[in-house]
Parts: sequence; C-alpha cells; structure tokens
Amino acid sequence: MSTFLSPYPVDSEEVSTLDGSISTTPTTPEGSLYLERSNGKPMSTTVFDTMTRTPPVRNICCVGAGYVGGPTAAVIALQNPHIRVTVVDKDPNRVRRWNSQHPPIYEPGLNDILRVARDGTRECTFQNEPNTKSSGSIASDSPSTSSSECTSQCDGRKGVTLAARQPNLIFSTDVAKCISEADIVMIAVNTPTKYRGNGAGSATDMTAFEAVTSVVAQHARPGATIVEKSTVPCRTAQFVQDTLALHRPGVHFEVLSNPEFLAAGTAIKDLLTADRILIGCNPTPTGHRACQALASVYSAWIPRSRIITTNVFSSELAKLVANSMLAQRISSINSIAAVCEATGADVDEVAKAIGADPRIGSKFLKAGIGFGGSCFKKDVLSLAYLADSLRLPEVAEYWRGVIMMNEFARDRFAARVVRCLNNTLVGKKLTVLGYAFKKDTNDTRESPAVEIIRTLVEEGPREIAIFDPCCVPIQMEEEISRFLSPDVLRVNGKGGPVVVYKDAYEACNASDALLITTEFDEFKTSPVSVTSDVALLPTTPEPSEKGGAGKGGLVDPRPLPLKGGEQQQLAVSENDLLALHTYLLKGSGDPEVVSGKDPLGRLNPMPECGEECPDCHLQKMTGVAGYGASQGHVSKGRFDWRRIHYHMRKPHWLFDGRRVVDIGTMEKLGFRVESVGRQGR
Ligand SMILES: NC(=O)c1ccc[n+]([C@@H]2O[C@H](COP(=O)([O-])OP(=O)(O)OC[C@H]3O[C@@H](n4cnc5c(N)ncnc54)[C@H](O)[C@@H]3O)[C@@H](O)[C@H]2O)c1
Ligand SMILES: O=c1ccn([C@@H]2O[C@H](COP(=O)(O)OP(=O)(O)O[C@H]3O[C@H](CO)[C@@H](O)[C@H](O)[C@H]3O)[C@@H](O)[C@H]2O)c(=O)[nH]1
Repeated sequence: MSTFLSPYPVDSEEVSTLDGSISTTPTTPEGSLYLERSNGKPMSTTVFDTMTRTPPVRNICCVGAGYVGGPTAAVIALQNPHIRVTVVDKDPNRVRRWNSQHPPIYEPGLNDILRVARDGTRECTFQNEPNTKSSGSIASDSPSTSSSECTSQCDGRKGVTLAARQPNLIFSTDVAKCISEADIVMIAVNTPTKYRGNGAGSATDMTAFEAVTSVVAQHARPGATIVEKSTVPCRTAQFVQDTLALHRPGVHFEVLSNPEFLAAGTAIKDLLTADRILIGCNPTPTGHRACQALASVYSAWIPRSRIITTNVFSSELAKLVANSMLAQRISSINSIAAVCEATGADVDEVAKAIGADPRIGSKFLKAGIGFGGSCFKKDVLSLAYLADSLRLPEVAEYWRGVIMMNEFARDRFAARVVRCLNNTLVGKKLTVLGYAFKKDTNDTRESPAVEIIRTLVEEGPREIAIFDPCCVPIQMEEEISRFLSPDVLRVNGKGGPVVVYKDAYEACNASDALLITTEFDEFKTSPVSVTSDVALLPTTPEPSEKGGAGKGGLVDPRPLPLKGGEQQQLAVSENDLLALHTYLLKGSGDPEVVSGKDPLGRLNPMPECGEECPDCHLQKMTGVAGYGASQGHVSKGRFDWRRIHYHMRKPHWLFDGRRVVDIGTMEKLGFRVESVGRQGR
C-alpha cells in the first residue's frame, strides 16, 4: 500500500457523487489509516486536520491557449485572485495576441474578465445602494475612482471602496518552466480526428496531447496533479500515468479527468454558471485529495453540489457521451425534418409537441442544416472508433449513423436550393447568410456553410456572395481559399465566383436567392434585442430579494454583500461585481455598449500595441474594428428585409436553413420562402 502523503489538504466539504449521495473524502479503507498514530491509538480529529491540512493550490498552469484553455484559465483566475494562473502555448503568435488588445478568440464577456485578471485593477469606489431613479444615463450610478468624488456624484450617499487587484493571469511560451512551477497542470490542447494512418477519419489524433504529456512528465514538480481538460478517448488517464512513470519512476503524480462542457459563443456564461463540474479521479486517498484540491478551485464560484466526482474513466467517457447524445438529438430531429418536408407536417410544431414531454425536453431540437463546430463530429467519431476497437461494431454503426444523418441534412438543403432554381445556377447570384458554425461566434470549424458553398460553386453560378455578422472578411477569404481552392475566390473583381462582403445589403443586392445558414438573431423577423458582450455576463435573477428599479430589463444587484467591514478594502465577489457591471452597462440604454466600457472605474489601461503590431496593421488595412476578435460582435439589430427584398431579383427566393424567419411575414413582404422541415412548393 502506498504511504505517499499528498501535498493537498483533505477538504471535508461535501462533493456530490453521481448517485446523488454525499461523499466526504477520503472514503476508501486506505483513507482511514491516516486516522491512526504510529502507536496504534486513534488521533484526535484536530491533530488529523492539522497534519493533513497542506498548502492550498497557489499555482495552476494550463497548457494550450485555445478556445478552452484561454477562457477557462481566465475565469479560474478571475474567481481565485490568490492563485497564479499561467496559460502556456507553443504558438508565440497566439500568446502575443492574448497579451495584447487583440485576443485570438472572441467570446461575449471574455474581454471584461481578461482585463481584470490579466491586467489587474485599481482601487475604486462605488455606490452600494440600489438605484431608485428611473432608467437613463449611468452617470448618476457611475462609481468614481475616489470616495470624495463619489460622495459628490452620489448625492451625498456613502460610497464603498474596493481594493486594487494584482494581475494573476499570465500568458507565456515558456512551457517547461511554467509546468515546473505548478501545483496543478491542466492539459487543454487540441485533440482532432486523425486524418491519416490507422483509424484515419475516426480515431482521435493524440499527437498534441502526447507531446504535452511527455513535457509534463519531464518537468512537473513531484506531487503535482495533472488534469486532462482536453476531450480524450476513454482510458487516456492510464496512458498519462504510464508516461509519467516512464520519465519519473518512483515520483508520485495524480491524474484527474476534468472535461470541459462550454459551448462556443456562450463560453463565459457556461463557465461562470456551469450546470456541473465533472472531476474523475483514482479511487485512492491521494486521488480523492487531488480531486478535492481541484474542486476547491471551482468552488470559489460553483456551488459544491454541482461538482460531480466519478472514477477517471467514467469522466473521460461521459464527455464523449454528452456530445454524442446532443449530436444524436439534432440528427434525430433533422431526420424528422425530411419526413415533414415530404408530408406537410412542420418540424418546429413537432419539436414543440414532443419537447413538452419533460422526459424528452425542448432543448437541442432545432432542425436545420446540421451541426457544425470542432467537437460534435470528432467526438461522435471517437466514440464510434472506441466501440470498434472494443469489437462492438453494432455500437459503432449506431453512432456513425448520427454523422451520416448530419451530412444528409446539409446535402438535402443544398440540393433543394439547386432544384428550386430549375436545376441550374449558371448566370445566377446566390447569397449565403452566415459562415460561422453557430450564432455569436467567429468560429467556423466544421461549419456546414462551407460544404454548402462547395456544392453551389460546382453548379457554375455567376456569384456566391457571403456575409457573416461576426466573422472577419479577410479571415473568411483565407479559409475559403484553403478549404475550397484559391481559384474560387474573387478579389478586386478578379477570380472565381465567391465574393466575401462586409455589408449585408451589398451581399444581397441583385441576388437571385438568399440562403440562411447560421441562426444569427440579425436574420430573424421577430424583434431581436440588441445584443452586446454584456448580455451574457451574470445578472441578478432574484428581483424579490434585491432593491432597485428595473433597468434595461435587469434588476439592480445592489446592495452587494460586503465582507470585511463597513467602509474600507471590502471583499466583494467577482460574480457580484460582474452583475453590477452588467447592470450599469445594460441599463445605460446605449445600444453600442460593448466590452471595454468601465462603469465601475476599476480597469487598468489595456496593454499598448507597438508600432509593429500586425493586428493593428490589419485593422487599418481592412477597416474592420476589433480585428482579431478582441471587440467581437455587436449586433446592429435585425435585418431590414423590406430593403433586401426591394433590391433582389425575382422571384425573391429565400431558403431558411435554420428556421429563423417567420414565413408568413416574409411571404407578405414578397419572398418565396423554402424552410427546412416544412413542405416546399
Ligand atoms: N472548442 C470548444 O468549444 C471545446 C469545448 C469543450 C472541450 N473542448 C476540447 O478541448 C480541447 C482543446 O480544444 P480547443 O478548441 O481549445 O483547441 P484549440 O485548437 O483552440 O487550442 C489548442 C491550443 O493548444 C496548443 N498546443 C498544441 N500542442 C501544443 C504543445 N505541444 N505545447 C503547447 N501548446 C500546444 C495550440 O497551439 C492551440 O493554441 C480539445 O480536446 C477539445 O475537444 C473544446
Ligand atoms: O437544436 C440545435 C442545437 C444546435 N444545433 C447546431 O449544433 C451545433 C453545435 O451547437 P452547440 O452545441 O451549441 O455548440 P458547440 O460549441 O459545438 O458546443 C458543443 O460542443 C462543445 C465541445 O465539446 C461542448 O463542450 C458543448 O457542451 C456542446 O454543446 C451548431 O452548429 C448549432 O447550429 C442545431 O442544429 N440544433
């Protein structure tokens, strides 16, 4: 039996187990041994606590500064100001951008969090009484940077002072050094589908994960906990443990699985209000203690009851299964869409009717042109490959059917467009509205739009115009030439049929047919609220418990609970501060409110870009503000469909691949609408 003592504390707080019971670890028989003195007499609980209360987590290193690593590390750092969180990546360009005004990815709310955790904050004073005035300018609510100023601005009401905060989020390329300093190393590198060799097109490509594991094995400090954040095949933890043993025989490391469930476009909301945190560990005292240490990091903002612990392989498998089941629901409803198109039933009505049954539920039943994104396809295929390798071909076949149905939905839509246009696109202009794989993101990985464009190009059209409210045109051009061919692109009037537009109305001008391929709110006919970064930050959901007038649809979260005294250096949770930040911004009534505004007056200036900053250069060249996703997407409100209709060519075809427009309204405007999951002409 191992006598290794983990450096982590035994935390007696409760963590829920999968069966709903409460586990107060350590629970294994081995764990109880620590309660005995060497003389065999039982220890007092206090002595036990003191001996096992080891230093809390002080340093986390996240390897991989991508869609998962960047936002996850930012939220962990925000919520744990006492922990130094370092994000390392082998790509110096990516790291440079995380350290600049141009982070490499856009997620609503991310910039606000980055600015607090990466840049630190200054002392500020804010008014902690609910606003009793009606909606209007935020000036009367605006906190200032000094109490005296606030006192005058706040009509003599007392302000409270918030201490400055030191930066605790660092981005670096020094992978080995940062790993060697960490108590917890999270591996969040890409795990795509293998595209060549054994298992090509199905198995997970573990190249990046394996490379990082080997660096971790060589440099991690003894006793460190290694966390799989990447989505990996079941039993990868064994491979990590073996690699560690190979490089560092006799040195103890714990390996945990802690898969991520965030979705693109809502990453910050998903991280801040996660419905569950899943941690898989070895069923040993040291495994449980490592699990508790990681749970303590999350419990800074996630209720303990939402932290689920399982064995390490269940956790790995649960991530693959979660994505496969979600993908399966979409394929199921898309298969029914095909039946609806042939019968006269309407897929939205069917979805509503079945979704009312709580056993089925209403989420993830939106029919369309199929799912895209970097995860669903690869994770379903990974599960199918796992089944194959376990000699369960029937199981593998079942899950491959989900992918087959997804491709069928996409191809059926493209075929319907061509069929409606008399089976020829020659001499015609078609406009593709939406290039990202889902709304409110500039992520285009596995976007169904790309394959639809490929099919349309093969028909020899005069022009395929593309507009996306969130993607940067120059990046779209670069991708199209990479995925399709450079020849298909038309730039400065020369080249192939594909033209990327910055302006939606120009893209639709003189078009024969519009295709909605992403579910952006802009395309909807029902009134859409003007979205902004702040829309997805935490708000205060319990109006009855809080005072203050409703403002911009939000409730004033003040008074925020304060710890540590009446006036000076008060501790307020970052969640509460985000809620106040959101309220002050949203309530401003300013439709252009975006990340970067600072109603609390606590942000430090953003890092300066040098003269040679390539992103500033591109921004100037392209005229696209927020190049590189730093400012992200500010909706300009819904489309003026009347104007679009006026400038289109007859018979005003509109193919709604995402069921976002109201068919009656559009037909009244004169469009000829064809919708997924509804019988056509
Ligand atoms: N994207 C999502 O929404 C999402 C959500 C949940 C889980 N996941 C999973 O999380 C993992 C990461 O996904 P992602 O979307 O963040 O990927 P990503 O491609 O955006 O980022 C991965 C990063 O890892 C870096 N990297 C690769 N090899 C490295 C090495 N040897 N050393 C240092 N850095 C290295 C890359 O340079 C890149 O910046 C995947 O397993 C994915 O399946 C993704
Ligand atoms: O009813 C629906 C819901 C979604 N979609 C499409 O499905 C795709 C995926 O959407 P979504 O799941 O919202 O985005 P992802 O960012 O791919 O997130 C999924 O993949 C992540 C990566 O593993 C997981 O962490 C998330 O939990 C999981 O939702 C998009 O193309 C959507 O348009 C539909 O067609 N119909």
